Amino acid sequence: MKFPGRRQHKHYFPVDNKNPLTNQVNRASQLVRNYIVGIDQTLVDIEAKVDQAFLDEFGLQRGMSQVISDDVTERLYNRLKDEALVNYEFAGGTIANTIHNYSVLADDRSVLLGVMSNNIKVGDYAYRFLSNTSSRVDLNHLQPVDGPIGRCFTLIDDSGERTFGINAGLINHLRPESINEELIANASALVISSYLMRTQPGDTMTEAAIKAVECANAANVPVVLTLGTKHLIEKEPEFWREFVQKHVNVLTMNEEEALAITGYSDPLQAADCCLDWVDLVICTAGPEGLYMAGYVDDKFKRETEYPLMPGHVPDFNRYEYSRPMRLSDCEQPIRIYTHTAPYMGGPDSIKNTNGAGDAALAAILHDLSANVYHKRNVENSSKHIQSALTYSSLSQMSKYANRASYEVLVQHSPRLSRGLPEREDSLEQAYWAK
Ligand SMILES: Nc1ncnc2c1ncn2[C@@H]1O[C@H](COP(=O)(O)OP(=O)(O)OP(=O)(O)O)[C@@H](O)[C@H]1O
Ligand SMILES: O=c1[nH]cnc2c1ncn2[C@@H]1O[C@H](CO)[C@@H](O)[C@H]1O
Repeated sequence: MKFPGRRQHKHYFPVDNKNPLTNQVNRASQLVRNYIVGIDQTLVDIEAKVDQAFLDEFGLQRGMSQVISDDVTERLYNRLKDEALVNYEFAGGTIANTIHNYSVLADDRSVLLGVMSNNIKVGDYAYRFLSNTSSRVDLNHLQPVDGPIGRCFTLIDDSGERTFGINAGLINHLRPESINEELIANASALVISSYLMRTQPGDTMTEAAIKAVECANAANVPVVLTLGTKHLIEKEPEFWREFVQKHVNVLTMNEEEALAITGYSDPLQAADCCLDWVDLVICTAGPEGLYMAGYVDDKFKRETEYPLMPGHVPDFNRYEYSRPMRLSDCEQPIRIYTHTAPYMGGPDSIKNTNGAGDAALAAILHDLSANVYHKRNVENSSKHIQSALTYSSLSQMSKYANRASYEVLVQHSPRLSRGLPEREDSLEQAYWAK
């Protein structure tokens, strides 16, 4: 687990000056390792720039992630190839991207559950998926299938809006028997998306995902759900509200998905509403940055040093320096919120917004997992007198998340190829701990 300990306390990464973990890290042999588990539909993204006429021709609804038939796929793919419209073909999947990014940021293990073709040829989609995934992502638990993985046509128009066309292959054939209960019960978190519930009759993915979720719930392992796309939620908002309330601890979404599940367009109000159901909420809002909301026990609350901010909850960021807790661990729960504008105001030129939200979640997962790691290895640290969900405060984490999103915005792919710099060139020398 990577702890860039040179960063000063006010920076976005976990640092505890009183109990520096680095002293312990040197005794490598005694360290207890931890990992997170993600379940996804194994997809390769095929990205191309297209216009509205192109979407109309193939009956695709702009902005949606939709499943397409083999016939449409064939025609679509041939058109893209004939006109040389494909920018890149790269491993995708919202959760696979997230746990890949987690492993890159944390420099540590994650486990991906899903399917993988039994028969792989150099250069085919399965090969591409595997070779574009960090070696820190443990792929040993993938379930073999007799056929292809999926393709996700990622069609981007002039306004930057993305339309996904999914050719499913066998992505939804993950069986409940392939979910190893012990693996889930010992994880630091289980990460899933709402896409796992979009299946056809005969598919077993939903059943497998539910089994994993129930197993995580029983073992008190935090379940992290990302809402994926607003259209899925809009179809059955009541189902999703119930599901979230019953099974989920950490909910991640963008402002459109937040509107779909809560009915509120204000991201802060929506995040506040979701706290009725879950312990921790992350709501990204594109150029507006990111909102987070959570709970802390009154005796552990910490006041911010930043100016207080107005909003749906007046002075909402007052306790943003607090480390969030599960509601059930609070004797006197209070709600805490934070907002962070995009890192450096956002990049001068955005190369790609695809996966910016996934990267934000990867950073939060890193912090959550770092907390488990620290707790297991430095159990009697004063840090763990408070039974917190994460290593850092809400405020620090949201800065870290925005920093990770920025990195995706300035590159062409949703997957990070390297960790964040140890020192930011853009920040003045005084910012760094000596
Ligand atoms: N136009 C932008 N300008 C500046 N920052 C941006 C912009 N778009 C996104 N970001 C940054 O990226 C983060 C996540 O963005 P966004 O809300 O677009 O995620 P998302 O829609 O969930 O993405 P995805 O589903 O592709 O992962 C924001 O919190 C912000 O920090
Ligand atoms: O149905 C789906 N299941 C899983 N992942 C999906 C689906 N549709 C789109 N993405 C994935 O979302 C990522 C960006 O956040 C893309 O990389 C794409 O592969």
